Amino acid sequence: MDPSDQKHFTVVDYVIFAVLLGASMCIGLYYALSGGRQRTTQEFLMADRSMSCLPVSLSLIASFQSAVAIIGVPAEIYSHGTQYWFIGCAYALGLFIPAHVFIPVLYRLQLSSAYQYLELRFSKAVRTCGTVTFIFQTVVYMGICVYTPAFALNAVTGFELWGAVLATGLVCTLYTTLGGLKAVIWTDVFQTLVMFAGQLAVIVVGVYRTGGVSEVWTKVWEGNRISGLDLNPDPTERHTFWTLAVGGVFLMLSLYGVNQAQVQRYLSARTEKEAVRSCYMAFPSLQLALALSCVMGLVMFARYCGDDLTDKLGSSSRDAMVIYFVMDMLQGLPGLPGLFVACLFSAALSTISSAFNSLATVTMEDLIKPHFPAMSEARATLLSKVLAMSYGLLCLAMAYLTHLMGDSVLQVALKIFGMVGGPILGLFCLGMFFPWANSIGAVVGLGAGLATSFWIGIGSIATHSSGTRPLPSNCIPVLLTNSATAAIQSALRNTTLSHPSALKRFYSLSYMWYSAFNSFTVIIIGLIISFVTGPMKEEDVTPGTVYPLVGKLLCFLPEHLKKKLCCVTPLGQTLSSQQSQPPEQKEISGWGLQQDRGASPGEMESFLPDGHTRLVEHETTV
Ligand SMILES: CC(C)(CO)[C@@H](O)C(=O)NCCC(=O)O
Ligand code: NA
Repeated sequence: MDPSDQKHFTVVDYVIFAVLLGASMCIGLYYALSGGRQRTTQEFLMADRSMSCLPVSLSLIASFQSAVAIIGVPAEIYSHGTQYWFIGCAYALGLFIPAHVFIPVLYRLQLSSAYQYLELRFSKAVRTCGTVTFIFQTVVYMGICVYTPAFALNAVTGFELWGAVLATGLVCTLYTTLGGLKAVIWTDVFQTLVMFAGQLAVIVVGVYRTGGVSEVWTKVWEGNRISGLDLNPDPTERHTFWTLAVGGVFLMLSLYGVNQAQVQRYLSARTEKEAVRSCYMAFPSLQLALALSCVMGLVMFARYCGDDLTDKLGSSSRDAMVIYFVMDMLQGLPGLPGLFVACLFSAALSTISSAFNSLATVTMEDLIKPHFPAMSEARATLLSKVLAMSYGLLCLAMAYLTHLMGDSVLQVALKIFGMVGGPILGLFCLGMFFPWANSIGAVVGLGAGLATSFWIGIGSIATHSSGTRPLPSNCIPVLLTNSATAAIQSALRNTTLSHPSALKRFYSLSYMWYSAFNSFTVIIIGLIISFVTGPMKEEDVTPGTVYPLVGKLLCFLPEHLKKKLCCVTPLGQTLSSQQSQPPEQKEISGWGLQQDRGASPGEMESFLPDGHTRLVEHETTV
């Protein structure tokens, strides 16, 4: 990039950025020195299960709203129009189903980690497989999250790339390690507000400098950026109403239903009702976040359509152009560029801290504790902190790997969610909705799901065909021209030309379908293998681990017919007598179709088959 055109920061901007990092550190320190001083894993990893719904809901939206979305969504809207906005339709079911299916099951089991569910429902082996898959997904995603803001800023402003990566990584590691989940949730709240403020500032100034709302609208309309409902049923079309609003529901379920980062937040809520409420409250904030980033893309279009910025930005991608636009708009307004940088890093920090904490939790609860049941609380807490710290350092290494990749960051993130999160979603659904599924089925299903998902995913990268369409011709694109990747791609394309076109079509499946496709693969293979190897018997399934989906769907049938069709009593029914329950919980716990299996207080363990008893006792006394 031509240095004369480089945008610069003033002292005020650097100060604002420093204040963000400082404030996050202070929140970490506060929770390190107050309350229980992070001396138990219960506090460090579960926030003492004492949170109320407001912080939890803001923290829920922060987990997967990183700089990737802040930069990637405007870039997407700029180049492909507003079709992506329809993903907002998926938020409704994508939050309603977790609130009424996943939260009740997981909360009532009083878990510490989402993967503990897999052991209660299947076996230790399934739990370990689930945990390892999650760790892989999160570590890769984390690399993108740390790298994106640093890279984009560096491309436009010369902001020290590895300095920014190190600063984010280290600050985040520190406050996560010091303050535990309480610090993570409260910094999320603060950072989410900074994120909204930064985006709003860019939009307001951008609209003003482009000549007002009507001017922006005219340009956007003439530039053909306002997309109508695209009802094309072709699953290889990248973004249509179906891929976004239906495929998106599965993406949302894999993130908001079974992802450890979110499940941990639900579990940290004071009561089940607060957890459900926080899930509902995330809906308007998520819509706001989506709307802000989409509108930002439109304003950017109104500003630049027809301009070729390749000469200014060199070989850097459309993602960097978003930063260029922001700096262009905010230049000369002291403090505002700094506010946007704070917005970008807030989004990144809140995601990375969730990742660190959830990784420390699963490694501790799922991989270490089961092998060292006698470990003292002090030692376990120290080890959790060392884990949070080591994942912090690992994330810096992953950022370097991301540095070597090249694609739209939004697409990379969504692909990873679908490729690895999809099979995990399938595993949980297999356990929750199909009482016949056994643990061999679960392991083989997960393996098959991951294999197909990597087959499609890698195939689509190699043949460069995941529903990519040519760019609209009315706007000159800023192309990513990297001779090395181009050479590799053309070589791969030549080798794949000889393959049947059916395979090519298979590789072109839109990445928005990955979550749905991969979770169905796990369920179907899992069920087939379970029936072949001997389906699980009703009495062997741990109570409370199955959601009576069939019973719920057939609620119009008479009681005795449902009893015949349906199985297992949910644990909710047994637990509900132990705790004083708010009214709506009683209603949900009325799932159980075999009402006669309810237990009196303290009798819960007696329902659990051997081996599970110890585990539940252990967890409830932690
Ligand atoms: C994951 C959703 C769809 C919803 O939270 C959205 O925030 C998103 O597109 N995120 C992209 C990944 C990221 O921002 O890191
Ligand atoms: Na975030």
